[in-house]
Amino acid sequence: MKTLKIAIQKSGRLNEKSVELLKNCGLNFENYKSSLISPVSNFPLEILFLRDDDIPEYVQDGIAHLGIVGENVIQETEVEVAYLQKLGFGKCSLKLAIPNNSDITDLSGLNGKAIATTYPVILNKYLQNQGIQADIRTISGSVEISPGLGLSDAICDLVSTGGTLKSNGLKPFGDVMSSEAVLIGRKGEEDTDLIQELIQRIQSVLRAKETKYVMLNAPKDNLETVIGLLPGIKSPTIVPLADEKWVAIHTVIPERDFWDRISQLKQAGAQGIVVMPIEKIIL
Ligand SMILES: Nc1ncnc2c1ncn2[C@@H]1O[C@H](COP(=O)(O)OP(=O)(O)OP(=O)(O)O)[C@@H](O)[C@H]1O
Ligand SMILES: O=P(O)(O)OC[C@H]1O[C@H](OP(=O)(O)OP(=O)(O)O)[C@H](O)[C@@H]1O
Ligand SMILES: [Mg+2]
Repeated sequence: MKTLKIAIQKSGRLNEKSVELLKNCGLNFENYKSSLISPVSNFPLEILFLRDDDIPEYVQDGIAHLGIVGENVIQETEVEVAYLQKLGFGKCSLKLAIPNNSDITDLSGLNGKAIATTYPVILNKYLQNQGIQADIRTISGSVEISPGLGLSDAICDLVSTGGTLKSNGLKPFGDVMSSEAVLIGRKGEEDTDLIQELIQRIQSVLRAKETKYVMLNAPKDNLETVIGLLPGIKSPTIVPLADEKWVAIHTVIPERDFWDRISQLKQAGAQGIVVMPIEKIIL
């Protein structure tokens, strides 16, 4: 394999974040709206810009070695691909929803009803598992207006904030699946050197995103408590200060623990806490 090909969405919800992720991996490429393929100047990689629906099949068939696409699209296209890395963006749920004034009260109320969706394969499997027999109406978009137009009794569509459901007089009724953008590859090709190199770059960017670099001053007489709150990657760096009663500590903190840790550190006597974003973490 001399040049890798990665397929990403040409425009839409995942385009910007996919481009940003690849650029943060240090890859140089042009991102013209009109270009469908873009060579990377400093890595043996070409970027293919596609409709997201086509990405899983391109990867399954080996036209692209890698792809970035929502899990919902992979499930819907029923392809055989390797899930290489969850990417932490494009988070949404595929949900059933019904009109606010619907008389349907539980799942069995969907028996014999019409459900509009752009995800007939996933919905069909879900309904079969639940033992529900409904009439699935496949449409290609604007699913949320179909009950108002009298085309369906319920819908099954992607939801993140719930704003689209709300503004169309609908309420969520059940979760079918949750989804986020993932990096996929062709089955059996995951161990190729170039693919591993790219996965490692992506993971170093994702790790950095979840973590903050923190510098602070701590009183020596409470150092153990402060260090106990700061595990770091191996252990925190401790630097002496001109004032012998104090030291400076440099370390990293997971974003999810951040505010808890900061207030605990302050209680333990830490001062002058400086927090910085991290670009990459290579283990
Ligand atoms: N509201 C949302 N919030 C977060 N992620 C979403 C949301 N809606 C969709 N997604 C995710 O982003 C993916 C792309 O959504 P988008 O609406 O751009 O698809 P599309 O209209 O089918 O695009 P394309 O033109 O490429 O076919 C979805 O498959 C899903 O994984
Ligand atoms: O819960 P919300 O935050 O309101 O998001 C949900 C909406 O987002 C997606 O559509 P999108 O806006 O991507 O447009 P599309 O239907 O043209 O793809 C999805 O199909 C919903 O309509
Ligand atoms: Mg699409």
